[in-house]
Amino acid sequence: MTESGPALLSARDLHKRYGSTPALAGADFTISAGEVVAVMGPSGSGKSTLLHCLAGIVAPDSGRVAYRGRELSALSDAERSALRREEFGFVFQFGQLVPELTCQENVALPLRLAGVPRKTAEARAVEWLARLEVDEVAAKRPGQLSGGQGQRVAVARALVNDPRVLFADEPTGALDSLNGERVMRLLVDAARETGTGVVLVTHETRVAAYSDREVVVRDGRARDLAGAV
Ligand SMILES: Nc1ncnc2c1ncn2[C@@H]1O[C@H](COP(=O)(O)OP(=O)(O)OP(=O)(O)O)[C@@H](O)[C@H]1O
Repeated sequence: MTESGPALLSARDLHKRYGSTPALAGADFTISAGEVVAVMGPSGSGKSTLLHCLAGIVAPDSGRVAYRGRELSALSDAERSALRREEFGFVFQFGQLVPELTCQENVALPLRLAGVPRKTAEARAVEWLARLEVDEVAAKRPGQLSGGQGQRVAVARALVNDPRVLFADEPTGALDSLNGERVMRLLVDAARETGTGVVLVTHETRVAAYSDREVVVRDGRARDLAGAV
């Protein structure tokens, strides 16, 4: 590690099986504040499983995940949920917006769940929609958006409560390359401004090019190309 101090999030020797299928077989990972790390590798190699273990969504069979020095397995379910809600943000390939809510309400939702008053939450949502260059869709519902607009709204929602780690699993996988690049640029710029660490799962080298560092997962093992692990 560098002099920036202990890792924001780190994993050591993770193993995870689904029945007889080994999804992770000794994976290591580390990310510092403000860093964008691309997790690459072939289909089925264990990238999403690694992300889910890092985010405390899936418990590894063995190995440890530590967030700011605290082991996730030592936390209660309620503490892990609070961590995900308050410190982590998530962007997936599709389907994460609530269809019944407007885009502004979708982006305001994490703040409302954290107890922020409605007016403040809605004002911050509008700011984030503008930052992602989609303020014109504030009053629309997700079903009325293009794919690129929807992903930008999803990125705004993931970043609105100032998470320390953003987990993005193929965030541009459903977009054409031009829209994908715009979403990536906006996502990375916003994360760098706020010092958010980004765990970016992708199989596209063009998307990984936005990262500071690449980690390759093969057969459930993660290898850091910079040799930092
Ligand atoms: N919930 C599950 N139940 C059973 N098997 C699973 C489950 N999740 C993942 N697997 C298996 O674990 C292995 C790793 O899957 P994972 O989704 O982590 O890979 P990936 O690298 O993200 O793949 P892709 O790029 O195709 O999304 C695969 O063989 C997959 O079929």
